[in-house]
Amino acid sequence: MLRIINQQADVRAELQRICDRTHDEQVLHKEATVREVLQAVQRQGDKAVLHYTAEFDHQTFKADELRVTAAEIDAAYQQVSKQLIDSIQLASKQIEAFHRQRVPKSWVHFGDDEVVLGKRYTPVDRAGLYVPGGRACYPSTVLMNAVPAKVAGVPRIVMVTPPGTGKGISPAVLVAANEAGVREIYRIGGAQAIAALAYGTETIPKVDVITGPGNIYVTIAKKLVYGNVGIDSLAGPSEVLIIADGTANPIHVATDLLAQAEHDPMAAAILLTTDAGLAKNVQVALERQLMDHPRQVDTSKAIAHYGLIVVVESLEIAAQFSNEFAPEHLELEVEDPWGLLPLIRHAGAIFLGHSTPEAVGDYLAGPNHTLPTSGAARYASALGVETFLKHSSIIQYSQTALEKVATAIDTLATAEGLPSHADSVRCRVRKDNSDSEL
Ligand SMILES: NC(=O)c1ccc[n+]([C@@H]2O[C@H](COP(=O)([O-])OP(=O)(O)OC[C@H]3O[C@@H](n4cnc5c(N)ncnc54)[C@H](O)[C@@H]3O)[C@@H](O)[C@H]2O)c1
Ligand SMILES: N[C@H](CO)Cc1c[nH]c[nH+]1
Ligand SMILES: [Zn+2]
Repeated sequence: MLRIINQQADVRAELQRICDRTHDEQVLHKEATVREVLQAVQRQGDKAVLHYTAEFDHQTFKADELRVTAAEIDAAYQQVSKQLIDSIQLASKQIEAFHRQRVPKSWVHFGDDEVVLGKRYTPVDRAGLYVPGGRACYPSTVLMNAVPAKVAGVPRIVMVTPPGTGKGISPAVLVAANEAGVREIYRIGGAQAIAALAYGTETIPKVDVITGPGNIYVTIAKKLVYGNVGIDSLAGPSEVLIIADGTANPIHVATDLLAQAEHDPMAAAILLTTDAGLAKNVQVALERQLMDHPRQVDTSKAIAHYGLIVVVESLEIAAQFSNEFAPEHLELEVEDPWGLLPLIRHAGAIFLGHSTPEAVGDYLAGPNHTLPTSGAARYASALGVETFLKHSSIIQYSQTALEKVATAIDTLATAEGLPSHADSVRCRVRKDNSDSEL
């Protein structure tokens, strides 16, 4: 049952509990499992990867079977419909168009006294893309990872995805990978896949950055390997927060809540509304939809544990609660979404108006659907081209420019107790160029 509470209840504590669901005490035993997996893969390489694949994915392989073959990728095209290939191509085109607009450009500035300053962007050498595949299969996530990596110019892109239960990796995932130009694919998932990419094994190459969403095990693993490798963000179990007024359609709102809840039993689905009637109607519509789909056990679990409707006094208060939660997805199902937008400060992606279900962003609007969860939108953003780039600062000083700042550097270095720093400038500006008096 999706609970309804009102603003007088302890809304903050309830929202905090839902927000913290992936880093509260209940997940500590999962973290212990992940630590064990990481350590084993670091020490034993392929052997540990194969062991945990058998344990958690119930699939037995030899190391030389981990890589998906070119023949499998080609065969995948025979197993999907033309309509699916067309849809993958449409999504790919729109995602690429969006991401090309955001490519940061290297720049240099020529200042006075021949001072040159700038930034030079270069891609990482190797990127590891995680494509989830435990409960659903995610061809859309292949594109959301691979397209920006390609646009960034990453020379080697490696993809990992769970082996699937029995039937193998979904052909849709393989087709999407091939359409995005990724052909180095390994059938491994979970924490063992993240460990393999972070440390390298005999078969799986160590990468420089790992991107992509995943369940709690994947997300904890990414958090723990950060430092050995870069990561995009903590893009864990999905969440949606909807702010709605009386103009929203309760059936649409209920469906959008369920659309996030169906990703994972740890997914979160929250409605903040100024209309008590809408709250009740959404509750009824959602329960009805759940009854019509009784196989959605995980969805019901997510709704029961991390679903909530709050009736608030104003849209301003709704925006305040939403900012504190910092949702992955925020829908503004209100009469004037552009009027509400200025009050919103933290959200991975914002969907405006009654005709913009979050699924548009999941699949093909263009912006990335790999987004920070569990409050990480307070400081992190969507996966993008820049995730695969880093920049080096460029600095060149002329002799004249150096002489003008020598005293200031000398003073700062002396204040820091770092005499060689001061000397490194002094020896360059000394008229006779000697170092005898340093
Ligand atoms: N935030 C985002 O941008 C975003 C985008 C898409 C999907 N998602 C999320 O991605 C996740 C996909 O999850 P999924 O489970 O379907 O696929 P997944 O690939 O993330 O996880 C499956 C893997 O988890 C491991 N695993 C399962 N049970 C385990 C256990 N008991 N102990 C250790 N390891 C275990 C297995 O190795 C398996 O391969 C969902 O949480 C969904 O909400 C998030
Ligand atoms: N809603 C997910 C992000 O939390 C992305 C997705 C992929 N496919 C369907 N949905
Ligand atoms: Zn989704």
